[in-house]
Amino acid sequence: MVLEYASADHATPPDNAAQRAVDRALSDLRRGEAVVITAEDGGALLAFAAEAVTTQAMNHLAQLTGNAPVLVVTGQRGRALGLDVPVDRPVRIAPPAGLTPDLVRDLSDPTRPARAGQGMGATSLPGGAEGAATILAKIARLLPAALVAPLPLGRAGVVDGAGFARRHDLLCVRAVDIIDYRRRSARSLARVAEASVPLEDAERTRIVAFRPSDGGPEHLAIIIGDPPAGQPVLTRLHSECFTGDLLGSLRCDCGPQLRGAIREIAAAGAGIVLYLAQEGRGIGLMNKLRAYRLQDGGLDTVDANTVLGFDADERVYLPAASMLRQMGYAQVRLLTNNPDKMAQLAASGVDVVERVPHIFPANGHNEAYLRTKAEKSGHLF
Ligand SMILES: Nc1nc2c(ncn2[C@@H]2O[C@H](COP(=O)(O)OP(=O)(O)OP(=O)(O)O)[C@@H](O)[C@H]2O)c(=O)[nH]1
Ligand SMILES: [Zn+2]
Repeated sequence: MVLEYASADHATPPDNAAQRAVDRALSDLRRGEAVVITAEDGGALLAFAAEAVTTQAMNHLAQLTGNAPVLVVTGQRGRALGLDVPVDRPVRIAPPAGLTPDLVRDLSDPTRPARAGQGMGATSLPGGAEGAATILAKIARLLPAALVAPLPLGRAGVVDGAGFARRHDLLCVRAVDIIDYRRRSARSLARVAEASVPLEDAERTRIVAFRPSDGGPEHLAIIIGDPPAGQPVLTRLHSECFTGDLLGSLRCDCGPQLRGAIREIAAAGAGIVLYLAQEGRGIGLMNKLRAYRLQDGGLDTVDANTVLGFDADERVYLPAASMLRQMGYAQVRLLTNNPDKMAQLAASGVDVVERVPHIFPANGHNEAYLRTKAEKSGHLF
């Protein structure tokens, strides 16, 4: 019997090919390599993570494209640089005197010496490949800023991003696929492993792991007892907090919230903790540490995110909704103080029938954090 294997080009549906391209581009960007980004408007550029900038990298971008690289940051970062720009659009920064690695670092990383954006040739952009470059940096859990250089016109007088990438052994990814990556990734989650793991506070516990088809970070469902499908399940959506969950950080309330949820669900008899790989409200641990540095300098937890160039909250709740649906749960009683979390979960198709307050006392270190969440993020304490 001859086994017919579909060729690699046909084995993966278009979604996966796009996801694979973005996932490979993420690791190239994190590795300090350039990536070609093409946009629907015909634009195409070479992008490089601003936080990895070196003189060699800047020269390489210029030599390959014949254009001087410029810096692209998010609108949030542009505002933090004192520019009067919309927060939801990328900003191109092209100082008349040109960019240096130090200037790129100072403009994109607020934990470095402050620079003003005035006089830096800043322009707000509609989005396109430049906006996608900052989103790619965000998904890569880097500072949301990129050095970019437009590609030269090809022989036919048009920009050929894919051809340019092939000639220079670079990855080429479409802006639209970058923008769609997180939604598609959530849609592709599948169970990959499961084990019973008796916990100190909940002996009858199983852990089910879900992985997206693009190989991105896994998310966990910690199932306590045997919650019956078809009725509201007591649920905690817990975003990963390495410092709080593992080290007992006093800067936040995550550690007590995680252990408290396990205890409360065990006392109720059954329920689920969804442990989501969304460290730092989705900005990643390195950037959360940078945010802590800014908070030590007087910013609150919301402003620290936006001064870094992120939104106050970068989390997406589609993975949580997908996991609940796959496990047969359509309705939840949600342990949370965060109305946005409830709204986003509901918007992702889960019926949040009740909010169960999940409040833990301040500890002498996290008062400002809890106060800001109440005053700026609508948390209900
Ligand atoms: N960017 C940033 N993230 C933080 C900070 N302190 C804690 N976090 C992150 O905030 C998230 C808290 O997640 P949760 O406790 O699930 O959610 P919540 O928004 O606090 O809402 P609740 O459901 O009421 O707890 C985790 O990802 C933490 O890593 C901070 O100062 N800055
Ligand atoms: Zn925390």
